Amino acid sequence: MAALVRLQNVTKQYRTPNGTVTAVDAVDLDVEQGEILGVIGYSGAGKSTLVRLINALEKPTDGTVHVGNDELTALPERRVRAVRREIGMIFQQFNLFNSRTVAGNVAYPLKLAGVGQPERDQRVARLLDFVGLLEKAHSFPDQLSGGQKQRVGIARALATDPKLLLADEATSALDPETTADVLALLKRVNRELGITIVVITHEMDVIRTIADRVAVMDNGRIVELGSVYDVFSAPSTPTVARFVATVLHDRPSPETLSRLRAAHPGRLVTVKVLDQKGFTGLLSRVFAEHHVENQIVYGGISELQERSIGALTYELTGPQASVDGALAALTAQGIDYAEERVEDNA
Ligand SMILES: Nc1ncnc2c1ncn2[C@@H]1O[C@H](COP(=O)(O)OP(=O)(O)OP(=O)(O)O)[C@@H](O)[C@H]1O
Repeated sequence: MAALVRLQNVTKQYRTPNGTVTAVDAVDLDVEQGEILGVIGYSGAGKSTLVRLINALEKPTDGTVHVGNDELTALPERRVRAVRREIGMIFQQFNLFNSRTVAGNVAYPLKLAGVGQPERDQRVARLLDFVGLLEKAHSFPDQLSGGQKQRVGIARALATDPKLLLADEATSALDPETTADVLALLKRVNRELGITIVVITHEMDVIRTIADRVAVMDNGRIVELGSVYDVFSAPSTPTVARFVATVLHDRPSPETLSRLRAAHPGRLVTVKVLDQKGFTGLLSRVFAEHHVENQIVYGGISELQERSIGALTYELTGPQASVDGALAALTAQGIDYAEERVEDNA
């Protein structure tokens, strides 16, 4: 796959009265043509700055940003505006004109681009139909729900046929159900219209629902980049592990473990779920062969990119040697587990 956006060694610093802030720090990143790339990080990690570097609202202090074949810092302002027209943006607060109708909002970028009335009307109708809001064409933003406003935002962002859509916390102001609808729409934008999307978020659930790949930002740097499944299943930094724990079952927290410990006298072992058929059946057989009683006391299995992922905490009861034998058998089968001891976690 070819890269649509390429950041090479990009640094962005701001001078403030309190000194220099490095918002983006030596970032290398390719956004591949046709993908949905999620960028996740805590507040202040540098995500919004990254977006503003991609759409040339900011110039890097160091490094280069390519969109297609164009290197943004080398282009005259007139050409930068042309590149910007190929990039759609949607925002957390929707940024609609309240004085214009829904149709008027979607038509606005077409007007700016000099598209004449009959074609404009046709395109607006087609876009509103795509986002499911044709019957609201003559309503005003105030008369719409948050989810509907974001649909208008999406229709407007698509008006000039962009190659790339940047979504900056686009669902952060929406409730979970509406978030799911908007994310489903963004997925259609990607799959049906072939538009590359960069989704900026602080919510792992958004990444899990929509992204093909994820970049994790921390302190201006990209600390992890890979397929959503790979990053979720084997987080290699504490920041990533904390994000993953918000949406997937992982080892029990110290508080949960204390509660489990109080209720379950047997040995507590958390097994990492592998994406293979009959995985839990395999575990049951291993335990049975070693005459170890087992029950799941915590955890769960989720689906991610059509593969299983998660963790199951078992209470194992039986003679020490039998439990040790069963655990050795798990290791021999390549199954990853961790024994939960309250003192480990304290
Ligand atoms: N124009 C600016 N002037 C000075 N500092 C800035 C400016 N823009 C961003 N920063 C600083 O750069 C760092 C990264 O900010 P940025 O907004 O990119 O992070 P973010 O991950 O998008 O966070 P949030 O989700 O809170 O917006 C922060 O420390 C921020 O204070």
